[in-house]
Amino acid sequence: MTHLITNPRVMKKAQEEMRENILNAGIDTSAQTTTWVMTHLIANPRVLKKAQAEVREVIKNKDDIVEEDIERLEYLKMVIKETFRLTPLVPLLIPREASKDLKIGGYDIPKKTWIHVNIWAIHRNPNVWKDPEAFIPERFIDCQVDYKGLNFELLPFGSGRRMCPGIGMGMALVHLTLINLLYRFNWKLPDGMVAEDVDLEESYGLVCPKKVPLELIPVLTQWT
Ligand code: HEM
Repeated sequence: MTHLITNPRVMKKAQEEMRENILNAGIDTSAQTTTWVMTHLIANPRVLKKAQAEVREVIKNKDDIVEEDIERLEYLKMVIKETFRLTPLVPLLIPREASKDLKIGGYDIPKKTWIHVNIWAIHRNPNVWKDPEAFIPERFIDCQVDYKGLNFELLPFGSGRRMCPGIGMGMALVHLTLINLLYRFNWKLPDGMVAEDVDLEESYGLVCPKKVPLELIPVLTQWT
C-alpha cells in the first residue's frame, strides 16, 4: 500500500485492472447462471409454465420491473436454488490451503495441503437430498436451506471469509434478467428438438458453464 499510495499512476492502473477483473468475473458468472436456469426450464416444461405464470401474475400491469418484485416471486426463487443445487457454476469452489496440520472427518491433513470442497457431490448427496438427480424446485417449499453460506448442503457461493462477495449483485442480476425473459417472451426449442434433447453437460474448469451452448427461440407475446 505504501508503494501504491506514493505512485498514483501505479495505484490507478492496479485499481482499474482489479475493477475490470472483478466486474468481468461477476457479469460472466451471473450470465452463465442465467443460462443454466433457462436450460433447466426448457428441459422441464411443467416448471417453465409454472414459473412464467407466477412472473406474469406478479408483474402484471407494471411498467418497471424493480428489485423489490423479486421478494414476491417465491417459485422463481426455488427454481434458481434448484439450478444452483444441480449445476453449481464453481463445483469445487476456490481451493483452500491448510494453515496447520488438521484432522477432518478422521483424515490427517498436513499443513499446506490444498483442499477442494466438492459442492457438486454435496448437492447430489442422496443422504441429504431426496431424488437428487431430478430437477424439482418444489423440494424447497417449507425448507429453510438457503445459498448464503450458512447451510452446508447448498453452497453455490461458497462459505466463510472467502465466500463470494458479489452474491447480492449476482442474485439481483440473475433474478432481474430472468424476470424480463419470462415476462416478455415465450420460449421454444429449435425445430425438431424436444425437451428430452436438451444437453445438460457441463464444461470442465474452475467455472463450469454449459458445454453445448443453449439455443432458444424467443416468441413475442401480448406481454412484450
Ligand atoms: C450468480 C453469480 C455468482 C456466482 C454463482 C458466484 C460464485 C462464486 C464462488 C463459488 C466463489 C468462491 C467462493 C469460495 O470458494 O468459498 C466466488 C468468489 C468470488 N466472487 Fe463470485 N459469484 C457470482 C457473482 C459474483 C459477482 C457479481 C461478483 C463481483 C461483482 C463476484 C466476485 C467474486 C470475487 C471477487 C470472488 C473471490 C473472493 C475471495 O477469494 O475472497 N462474484 N464466487
